[in-house]
Amino acid sequence: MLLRHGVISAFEQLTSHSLSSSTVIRRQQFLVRTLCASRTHLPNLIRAMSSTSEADAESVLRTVTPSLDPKRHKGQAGKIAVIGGCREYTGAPYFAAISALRIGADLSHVFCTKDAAPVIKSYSPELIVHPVLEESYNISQFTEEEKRKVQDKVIGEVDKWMEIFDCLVIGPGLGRDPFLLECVSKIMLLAKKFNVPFVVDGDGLFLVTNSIDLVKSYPLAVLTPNVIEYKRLVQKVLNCEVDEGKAEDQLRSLAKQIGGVTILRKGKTDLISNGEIVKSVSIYGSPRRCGGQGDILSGSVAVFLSWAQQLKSGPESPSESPAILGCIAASGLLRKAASLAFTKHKRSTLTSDIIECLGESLEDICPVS
Ligand SMILES: NC(=O)C1=CN([C@@H]2O[C@H](COP(=O)(O)OP(=O)(O)OC[C@H]3O[C@@H](n4cnc5c(N)ncnc54)[C@H](O)[C@@H]3O)[C@@H](O)[C@H]2O)[C@@H](O)CC1
Ligand SMILES: Nc1ncnc2c1ncn2[C@@H]1O[C@H](COP(=O)(O)OP(=O)(O)OP(=O)(O)O)[C@@H](O)[C@H]1O
Ligand SMILES: [Mg+2]
Repeated sequence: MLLRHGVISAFEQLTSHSLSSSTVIRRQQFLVRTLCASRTHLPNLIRAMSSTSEADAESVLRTVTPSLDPKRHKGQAGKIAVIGGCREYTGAPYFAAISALRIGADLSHVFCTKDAAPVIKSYSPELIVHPVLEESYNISQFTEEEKRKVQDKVIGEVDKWMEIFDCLVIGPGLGRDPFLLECVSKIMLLAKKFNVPFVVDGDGLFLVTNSIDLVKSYPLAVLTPNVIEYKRLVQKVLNCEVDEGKAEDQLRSLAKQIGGVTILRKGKTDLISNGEIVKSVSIYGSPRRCGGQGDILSGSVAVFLSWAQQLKSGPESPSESPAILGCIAASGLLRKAASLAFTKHKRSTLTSDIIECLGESLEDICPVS
C-alpha cells in the first residue's frame, strides 16, 4: 500500500513540474525500471525523482515588482542597509548598495569602517554612508574595558537605524578582522530582535560558517554562497564534501540542518532551497566572471525579498516564502543584466556595466506602465 502511494506521489510530482512530455515519460520509465530493480530504496528513489524545477524567474519578477504608484511615499519601495566595507574592500559594498537603488529601492545605506567611508561616499552621492565600524588596528592599545565601550558604541549607532530597514546585506567587503566580526555578530542579533531579514554574503559567510547559531532557525536569513563559500558551509555543517551528483539533495539537507534558512548556491546554474523545496535559475547569464557579480546579487535579493514581503500582507499572497521569491527574482535579473552587458561589452564587461543594465533588464521583463 505504502509502496503504491509512494509511486503515485512520485508520478504526481513528476507531472506537476513544467517538464517537457518526453522528459516526463523518460523519467517515468526510469522510475519503473529502478523500482523493479530494488523495491527497498523507494524513499530515496522518490526523492531523486522529484527533481529540482526551473523557476519561472520572469514571472516571479513580474509578481514581486511593485507598480510605481504616485500615492506611495519615499521609503515604501525599500530601505536597504549594507554592512560591509573596510580598508581593503570598498567596491563590494558599493556594488550591493547601488544595485539596490538601480533596481528601484528608495534608500540605500552602508555601514562601514571609518577608512572606507569617504571612498564609498566618493563613488556616489546617492548612498547614505555611516563610518561606524572599527577594526582591531585602530584599537590595539585599548584595554578590554575600552574595547567593550567601542563595541557598545558601534552597536548603538546601528541600533538607532535598525527599525527602519526592510532588509540588511551583511558581508560584502567586510574583511575578516576579529573585532569587527564580533561587532557584526551583535548586529545580526539586533536584526533578529527587530525581525529584520538579512542576506549574508562574502565575509559575512565566513563569520556565519564559524558560528552557525547566528543564523540557525531564523526564517528571514538568506545565505548566498559562491563555490568556495558553499564548500566551507557543507564541510562545517554536513561534515562532508560537496557532492555534485546529489547537488539538490545536499543543498536541501544543508538548509534544513541550519533550521530552514534560505540558501542561494551561486554557480553556472543558481540553486535555491529552504530545506523543503529546491528551485533552479539557469536563464541568461554571461561567460564573464569579473569580481563583484555576487555583490550585485546580494543587494538585489535584499530588494526583491522586501518587495515579496509586502505582498505577504496583501490579498494575493504568493504561496512561496518572500526569501525564496527574492532569490529567484534576483538571480533571474542579475543573469539577464549580465547577459545584456556581455552583448554590449564582450570580454571587457565589468561589474559596473552589469549594474548599468539592471534597469533596462527589469524594464524589459516588467515595464513601467
Ligand atoms: N571590488 C571589490 O571590493 C570586491 C570585493 N569582494 C570581497 O572580497 C572578499 C573576499 O571574497 P572572495 O570571494 O574573494 O573570497 P573567498 O575566500 O570566498 O574566495 C577565495 C578564492 O576563491 C576563488 N574562487 C572563486 N570562485 C571560484 C570557483 N568557482 N572555483 C574555484 N575557485 C574559486 C577566488 O579566485 C578566490 O581566490 C569579500 O568581502 C567580498 O565581498 C568581492 O565581492 C569581489 C569584488
Ligand atoms: N560558472 C558560471 N557560469 C555562469 N554564471 C555564473 C557562473 N558562476 C556564477 N555565475 C553567476 O554569477 C552570479 C554571481 O556568482 P559568483 O560565483 O560570481 O559570486 P561571487 O564569487 O560571490 O562574486 P563576487 O566577486 O561578487 O564575490 C551567480 O548568481 C550566477 O548567476
Ligand atoms: Mg562574493
